[in-house]
Amino acid sequence: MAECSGGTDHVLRTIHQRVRSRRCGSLSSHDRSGAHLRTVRGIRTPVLSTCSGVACSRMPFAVPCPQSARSSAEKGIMIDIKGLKVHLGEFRLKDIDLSIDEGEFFVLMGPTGAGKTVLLEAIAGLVPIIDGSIAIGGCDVSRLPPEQRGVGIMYQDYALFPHLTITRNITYGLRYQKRKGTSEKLLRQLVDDLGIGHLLRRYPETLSGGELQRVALARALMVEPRVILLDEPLSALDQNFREEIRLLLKQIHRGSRITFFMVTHDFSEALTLATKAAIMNNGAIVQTGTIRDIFQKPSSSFVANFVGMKNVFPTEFNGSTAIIDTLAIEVPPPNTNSTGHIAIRPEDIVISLKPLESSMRNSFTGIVSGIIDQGFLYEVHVRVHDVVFKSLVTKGSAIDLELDVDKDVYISFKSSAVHIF
Ligand SMILES: Nc1ncnc2c1ncn2[C@@H]1O[C@H](COP(=O)(O)OP(=O)(O)OP(=O)(O)O)[C@@H](O)[C@H]1O
Repeated sequence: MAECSGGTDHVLRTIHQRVRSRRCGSLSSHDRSGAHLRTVRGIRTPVLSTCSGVACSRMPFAVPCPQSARSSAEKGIMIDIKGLKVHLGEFRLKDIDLSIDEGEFFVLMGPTGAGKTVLLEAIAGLVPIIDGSIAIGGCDVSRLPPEQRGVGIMYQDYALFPHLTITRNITYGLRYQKRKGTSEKLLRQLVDDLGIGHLLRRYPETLSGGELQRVALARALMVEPRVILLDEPLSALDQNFREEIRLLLKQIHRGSRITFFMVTHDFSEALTLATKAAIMNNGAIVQTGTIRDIFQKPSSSFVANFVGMKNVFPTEFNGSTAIIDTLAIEVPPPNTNSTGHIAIRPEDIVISLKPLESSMRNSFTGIVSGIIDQGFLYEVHVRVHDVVFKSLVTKGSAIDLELDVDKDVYISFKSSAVHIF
């Protein structure tokens, strides 16, 4: 990683300065030679191309920037999606509304088949939309071909051309641009900063996963995008490379004003990289907010379960008390709901053999009803009357406590660990 630090900041500042004055995309809906088409959602589409490299505001848009989009750009919004509908076979992307600020690192999460990739591809212009609008940098790009949208895209499987050298892969998106001098300078900088100089004459099949990922990143940055779309960029890498590329993405984001939109299944990736997030389910966005809010204040039992709250219970409230079955659980004030749900993260529930002398307001006796091995941790199920609580315990603690099924234990948690929705 040493070769990436410092210099990356420099090149990305350069990119940002250029991006401010020039707008450019990286995807093409057509390919003159017809040689490099790829099937995306049943549509024959080349992986990478480029626009003419002129400023968005100066682009000869087929659809002019609407006033509403311009005002959103003035508010610093880079991606502005309104009422977006996409139909693909039986699948429906339903009335998507989403605003992402310029320079944001935004993650999109959700279960498999939720529609995350379809949404990413709708932003890129790779799937046709039925209704709604997508504005990028204040310009309605809904009807624009991919190459005029100012986005770079990096796929999970890198999507490099096997028959092209690494140099030609990186510069593929510049085919229609006439800025040879500056491109060569940018290429040199990217190659230096990403530490891929020794790979330039080689072909993708001879590269490791981490090297391929760096090349894919260079290719996405080479077209000086305003927005980078990343579809699970780290999922194919092993743990070491994953950390390395994660750090690299963080540096790139910090050193530029590029807006990152990343699809991921990995919570630790989301927590380390992103500031804002959305959760999708069944073709709809079910919650958006800061990463902290998504993980700590889920707005529905679906999101609570999805982000691993584990302890999600329907409840009736009596002021700051939640009644579950016969249990009275103290919740944080003020609470004005009469019914709803509470959720508690398993790591916030402490198991002990004696009552804890602490400020934790909720403490109950129960019986261990199950112990599930989760690698470094055990998920321990404790039944309190008819309610089963799930707690995460390190293996060392489990041994110290001599935890076993049917053992009597105490569980304790703070009222502030109880989330209400
Ligand atoms: N061209 C297509 N025709 C019909 N259905 C499609 C097409 N492309 C995608 N789908 C369907 O759309 C749904 C959403 O797919 P998508 O790839 O966006 O899911 P995802 O949330 O990214 O899932 P994963 O996390 O598994 O990648 C899936 O049910 C998929 O089968």
